[in-house]
Amino acid sequence: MVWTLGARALATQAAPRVQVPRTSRRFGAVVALTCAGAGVTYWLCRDDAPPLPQPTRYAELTVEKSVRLPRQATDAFDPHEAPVHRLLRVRARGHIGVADTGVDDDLVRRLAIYAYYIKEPSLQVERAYTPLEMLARTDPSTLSFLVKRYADGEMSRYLHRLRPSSPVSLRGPVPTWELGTGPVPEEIVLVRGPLTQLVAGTGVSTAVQLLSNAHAGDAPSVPRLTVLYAAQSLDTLEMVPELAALQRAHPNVRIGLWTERVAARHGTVAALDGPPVPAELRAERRAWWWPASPTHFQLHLGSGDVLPLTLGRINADDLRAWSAPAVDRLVLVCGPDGFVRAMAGDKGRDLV
Ligand SMILES: Cc1cc2nc3c(=O)[nH]c(=O)nc-3n(C[C@H](O)[C@H](O)[C@H](O)COP(=O)(O)OP(=O)(O)OC[C@H]3O[C@@H](n4cnc5c(N)ncnc54)[C@H](O)[C@@H]3O)c2cc1C
Repeated sequence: MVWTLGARALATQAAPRVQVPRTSRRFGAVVALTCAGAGVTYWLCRDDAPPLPQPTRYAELTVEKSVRLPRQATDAFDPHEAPVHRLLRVRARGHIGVADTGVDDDLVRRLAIYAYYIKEPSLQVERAYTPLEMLARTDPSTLSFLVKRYADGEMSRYLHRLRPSSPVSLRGPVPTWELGTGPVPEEIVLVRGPLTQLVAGTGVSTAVQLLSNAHAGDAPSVPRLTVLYAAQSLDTLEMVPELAALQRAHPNVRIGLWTERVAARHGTVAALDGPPVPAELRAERRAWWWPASPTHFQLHLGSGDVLPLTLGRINADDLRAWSAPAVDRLVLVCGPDGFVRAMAGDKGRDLV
């Protein structure tokens, strides 16, 4: 009404105005209301979640936990051994994991090892790191890594400096080993049989991940999985309680340990979550007249688990003793370059 009166008054002084039909006015109001409604809906429902990491896209996660291993309170076998590893747990604001690859064969999907690439922000370099668990995580928003510190390594020193609530950029998961899903019949036949992993240093992360992937959830029948794990000393062996627990839970899993030196017979081994676990090294019985000092031990853990431990390095006889005949076995090697070269020779994929 007011609008009509005003228009009439103006019409006496200026050019006549076009009267807008009532239906058009209604239409305009409906359009305006619809736009406003759409705007409010967008505002309320907008996706503020930060992007999650993809194999080809970095996303920022937050450090939730960063602890040195072994922890300071540990009763080390050798008190002079400097800790070189750190457990780093990062959290995303959503579930992260392996995209559905459409592979029907559940065993083929499980027998894979995945890594994430972490970026150093100031140098713009990235390095690969292997989450300790992938398919078997109880909290699918987190990833845990075991990181070795190299005195002159840019990325590992950066990761060791990170503290809880620090941001960290990573992309993945990227499979670093998986069975061929194409026409590779020999390989498929092989893995239906036993699989042996030779690991050293942080290569143990690949063993823990593969064992846990293989048995995650409703696992089908899994072949025999053997892990031969070498470290320089008892104090640099990591994840021993976790490996022992996997062996206890799954009759198809066997774990053997190798160290190059033994300083004492009692100490503790680091556990990822929880206090260090007391451990005792007992020499295997020999005939009383046997002259040499013992090289074969049993590592007894406070949990009641027992793992065989050999003094020295893994050799071909060990591989023969622990795994299936050569024709049937698949052997994965993971660790520092020197270890991979010693174990795999010119078969070491990255050592060309
Ligand atoms: C698939 C995959 C998974 C991995 N998973 C893990 C993991 O879970 N945990 C982990 O700690 N590491 C892991 N690594 C190793 C990791 O990616 C880094 O290589 C490691 O952290 C060292 O990076 P850096 O930048 O600190 O050291 P770098 O700067 O790369 O140097 C590392 C060491 O190598 C020496 N070096 C560097 N370049 C050369 C060269 N050309 N010749 C000889 N020596 C050289 C350096 O002096 C130093 O001692 C993984 C690697 C791969 C490929």
